[in-house]
Amino acid sequence: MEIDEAVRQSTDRRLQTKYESAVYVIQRAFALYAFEEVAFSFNGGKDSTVLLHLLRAGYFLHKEKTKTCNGIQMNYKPGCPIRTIYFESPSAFPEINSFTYETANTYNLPLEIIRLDFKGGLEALLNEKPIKAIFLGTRIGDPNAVGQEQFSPSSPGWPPFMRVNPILDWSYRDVWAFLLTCKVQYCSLYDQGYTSIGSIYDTVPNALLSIGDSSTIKEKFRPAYLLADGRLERAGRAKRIAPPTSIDDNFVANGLKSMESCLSGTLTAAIVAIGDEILLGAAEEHVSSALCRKLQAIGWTTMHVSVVQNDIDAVAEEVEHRKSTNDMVFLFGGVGPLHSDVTVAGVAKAFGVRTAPDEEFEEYLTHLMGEEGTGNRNEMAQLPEGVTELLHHQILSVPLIKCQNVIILSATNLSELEKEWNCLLELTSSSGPLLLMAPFVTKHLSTTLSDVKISKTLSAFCLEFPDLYIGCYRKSRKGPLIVSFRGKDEARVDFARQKLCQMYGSELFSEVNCG
Ligand SMILES: Cc1cc2nc3c(=O)[nH]c(=O)nc-3n(C[C@H](O)[C@H](O)[C@H](O)COP(=O)(O)O)c2cc1C
Ligand SMILES: Nc1ncnc2c1ncn2[C@@H]1O[C@H](COP(=O)(O)OP(=O)(O)OP(=O)(O)O)[C@@H](O)[C@H]1O
Ligand SMILES: [Mg+2]
Repeated sequence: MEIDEAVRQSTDRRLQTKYESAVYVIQRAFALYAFEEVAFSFNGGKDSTVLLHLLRAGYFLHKEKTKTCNGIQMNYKPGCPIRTIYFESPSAFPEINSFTYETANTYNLPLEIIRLDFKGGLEALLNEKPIKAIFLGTRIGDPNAVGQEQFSPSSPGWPPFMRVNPILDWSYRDVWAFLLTCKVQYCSLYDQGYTSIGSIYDTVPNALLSIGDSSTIKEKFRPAYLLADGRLERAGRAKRIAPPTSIDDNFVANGLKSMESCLSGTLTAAIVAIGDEILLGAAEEHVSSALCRKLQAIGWTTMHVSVVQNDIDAVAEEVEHRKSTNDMVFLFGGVGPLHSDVTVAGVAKAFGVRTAPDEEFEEYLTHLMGEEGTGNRNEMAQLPEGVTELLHHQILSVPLIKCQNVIILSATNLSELEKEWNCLLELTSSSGPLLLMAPFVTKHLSTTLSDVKISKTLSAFCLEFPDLYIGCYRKSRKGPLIVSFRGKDEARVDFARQKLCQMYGSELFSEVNCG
């Protein structure tokens, strides 16, 4: 079988792995459902073209296996005469229509053309014929792929069938590696710069493939397989769902909490350390207090610091709660390839999404560790699907992971924290992840006055200075007592501090530096 041979003879290990798992899914489907009960949803697009050839290979391998299992020579015609459905719309590109018809003809696919919308068309089809499973060329990154698995029942409200998605975990690059390795025909639009094809009204060539200047009468484009960054595959689709890019978008995406906080001038953070060793008392944790000081310096208020176990559910529960009550959550610990490194999986669970391979992140890891360390299936490159943004900085060997308002730091000590924090700040200056606020001014007074003597006055101060935080702590039971005044307006901080000194006598107070 020429497809199987082409992939096996190539030197692309990654493609071979993707191919093997896709044809495995296809063979499982052929084993689970009768051939008359399955259909192939084909629209002439690149993903469904990949799927067509995988189905041909998978069907061939399935037949070979059945032949070997039964020990009898089965006489079947080569090819895969699977029921093929095409939802043809008046707004389809003529090139897509002709490629679909010609391909169906070349591979003897019994093509059924449906001129209804997807849902209505499927209802009519299932009423008439017993279809139990439909193969689709859906891939992670498609707007409709979130939450889907290789086998996913149709959504509530849709007629009942199983959606079979053999290439769900394929990247844009995998698709082109397959089509070019197998030297199969694909729709001519892809050679004219189209990278994802919808209707004639919402699809144009991808501007990232434009050659020369767009003012010329006929702008030229390079072929789709030359698009370097697969994440921009849908850049030629007018109705694309753009991920949040600017600070404003980020804050809208994070919910109203951030807007309210922005308006009232404070932004809040939670810090979550993940580590059994900290809870066992075996490792000391200094990162969170250093991070509190750093947040304070950019005008943020840390509302919560916690330590949780290396347990997916514990991380998920904590992150879910903290991300909904704070503007930003910082996590550290539990990041890496060890069995105890469950932080990323916990974050995915907190967002209710699964983890999916992130090709770009994988490239960084491979660059850092080499193929040896990462192999062709890298668990560390599995990131929360649909919510992840990578924060790059040239001095970091691997980008930081940001999932909406959750930032996963990889720092394990103070110098690593320093480096990552400085990168975050630099990225922030170019519309990055953190909003810099006016810093807090904090002044600390040490006094030998007893807590009993000063307590009523301080309570009254809290009422008189609602714009300031007034706190107290003792270094020992017998004193001295440290009183802190914290606010964004230095004059107000000074005024409150002086007023306290005047009330009891300046000689009883001395200014101290803390932290
Ligand atoms: C055979 C088939 C089955 C589908 N099943 C579902 C479904 O169960 N749930 C759903 O929300 N959309 C379903 N859709 C619609 C797709 O999610 C999606 O809207 C469609 O593939 C168009 O993608 P595009 O907007 O990228 O062109 C189905 C589409 C097809 C062709
Ligand atoms: N009009 C249609 N008729 C039949 N199947 C369709 C149709 N539109 C989408 N599909 C199914 O949904 C899958 C995903 O569609 P999508 O548009 O993302 O991929 P594609 O068309 O194969 O490639 P491209 O992303 O380049 O447009 C297709 O591979 C196909 O299985
Ligand atoms: Mg398409």
